[in-house]
Amino acid sequence: MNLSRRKWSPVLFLRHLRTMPSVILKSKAGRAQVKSTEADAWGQVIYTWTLPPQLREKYGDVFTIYLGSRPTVILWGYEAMKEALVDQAEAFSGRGHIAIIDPVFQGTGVVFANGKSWKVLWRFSVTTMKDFGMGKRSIEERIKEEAQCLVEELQKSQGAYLDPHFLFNAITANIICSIVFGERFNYQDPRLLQLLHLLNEIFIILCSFYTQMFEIFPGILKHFPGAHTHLYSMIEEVKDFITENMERHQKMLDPSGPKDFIDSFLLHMDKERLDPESEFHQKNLVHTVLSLFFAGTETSSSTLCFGFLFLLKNPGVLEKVQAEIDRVIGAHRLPTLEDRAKMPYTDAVIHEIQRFSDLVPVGVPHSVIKDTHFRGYYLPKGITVYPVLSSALQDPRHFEKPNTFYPGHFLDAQGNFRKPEVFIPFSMGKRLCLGESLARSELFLFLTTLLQNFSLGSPKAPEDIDLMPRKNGLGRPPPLFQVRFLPRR
Ligand code: HEM
Repeated sequence: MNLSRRKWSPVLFLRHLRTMPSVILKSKAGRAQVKSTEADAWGQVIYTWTLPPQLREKYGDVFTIYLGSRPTVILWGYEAMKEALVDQAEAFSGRGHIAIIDPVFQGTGVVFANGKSWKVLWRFSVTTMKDFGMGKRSIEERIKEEAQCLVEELQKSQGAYLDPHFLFNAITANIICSIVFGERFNYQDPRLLQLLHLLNEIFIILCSFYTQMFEIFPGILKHFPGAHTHLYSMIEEVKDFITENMERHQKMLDPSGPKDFIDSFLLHMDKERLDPESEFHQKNLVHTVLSLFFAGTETSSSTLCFGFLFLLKNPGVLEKVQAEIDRVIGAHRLPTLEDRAKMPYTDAVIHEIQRFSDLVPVGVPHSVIKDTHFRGYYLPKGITVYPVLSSALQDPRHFEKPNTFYPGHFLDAQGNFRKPEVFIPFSMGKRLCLGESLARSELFLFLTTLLQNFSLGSPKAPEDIDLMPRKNGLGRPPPLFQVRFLPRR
C-alpha cells in the first residue's frame, strides 16, 4: 500500500515498550521516518486493522502502538496470548475501550462492564442462558426448530438464487430472541426485519474504517456529524425495541415462573430493589440484552455465510460432508448434537470454516485491571490490550496451509478429529466468548440440517467465487453472494 496516495495525515507512534517512541509515521510521502516496508505495514494497520507479521518479526510478540495519543498493547501469537489471558487471567480480565461505542454502553452490559458489575452480569447471563436451555425446550431443541423453519422457507424459494445473509441473520437473531424474549419471529415479521436491518448496519459500521479512525481521533470526530451519528440513532432504535419488550414483560411478570432471560433479570431487580449497589437495574438489563444481540447474531450468521461460500468454492469438501451426513444421520431424522462425535470430517470442516473466516481478527480489546508485570514489561492499570486472534489462527507453525481452506488442519492421519490448542476464534481466559457453546451448536445443527436437505448451486464457477470480506476491521463481514438451495430428495 502506498501511503503517499492518501490525502489525510494521521500520525502514529510505535514504540517498543522498553524504549522511547522509535517510529513516527505520517501518510505524506517523504515524511514517514521508517523504511518503506514498515510504511506498508503501518498502512495495513491503519486501513485494514490487520497487523502484518513484519511487525512481530521486528518488535517481538508484545509491543505497543499508539492509537492517536492512547497507548495500546498488542499480543501476537498463541503463546503471548495464553501467558496473558490464561496464566495471568485475573490481571488481563478487564474490557478495553472501543472509542466509538464507549458512549453507548458507558461500562454497562455484560460485554463492556468491568469489575464486580461484569462478574455479576457474567454469572447471571451464563446461568440464565443455561436455565432456558435446560427447561422444557433446550437450546438444542430451539435450534432444531429454527433449522426446520429455515428448511421450509428455503423450500419455498424453489431453487431460485438468493442472498442467504438475511435468512442466516434471522435464524441466529431468533435464537437470541427466544432466549431473551421467550419468542421467535416469522421471517416476514416487520419487527424482525427492522431489527435485522439495524443489527446489520451497526455491524458493518463497527467493522469499517470509520471505527478505526474514531479510535485514533475520538476527541475530534465526535464533534462532527459522521457514521457515529447514524450508528447512535440506530442503536437507540434497537434499545427502544428491547425496552418496549421489557415493559411488556414487567406487566405480565409471574414471580413463580420466569419464562425467559428478561423475566429472570426483572425478578432479580425486584429482589434487590432496596440495595443501592445492586447491578440488577434497567440500564444493565437493556445493555446486556443489547450486548447479546451484538455479540450473538452477526457473528454466527457471518460464519455460516462464510461456510457456504467456502463449500461452494470447494465442491469436493461439500461432497464429503454430505456423504458423511447421509452415512451417519441419513435422510429421515433431524441432526442432533450427539451426531457430532461421529462426524469427524464435518466437525473438521466447521472448525476450518471458523479458522479461515477469521471473523474477529484482533479480538475484542481487553485491559489490565491492575498494574501488571508481563514478560519483563510494565503495563499500567487500565492500558488497552489487543489479543490478535488471527496470529494464532493463521500461524504456519500449527497450520500447514494457513492461507488455504483445508479441513485437514483438524484431522489426524487416521481421519480422526483433532483440535490444535491454537484454535481460539472465541478467545481465551476469563473473557472467553460467553456464547461459545451456543455458537458451536448453531453452526453444527444449521449446517448439517441444510446440507441434509439441499444441494447447493452457485451462479459462479468455483474459481470465480470471491472470498474477500466486505470490511476488515474489528470484524470481517463476508462478501455478498448468491446461492440456490435445491431439494436433494
Ligand atoms: C461464531 C460465533 C462467535 C464468535 C466467533 C465469537 C467470538 C467472540 C470473541 C472473540 C469474543 C471476545 C472475547 C474476549 O474478550 O477475549 C466474544 C465475546 C463475547 N461473546 Fe462471542 N462469539 C460468537 C458467538 C456468540 C454468541 C452466539 C453469543 C451469544 C450469547 C456470544 C456472546 C458473547 C459475549 C456476551 C461476549 C462478551 C464476554 C465478556 O465480555 O465477558 N458470542 N465472542
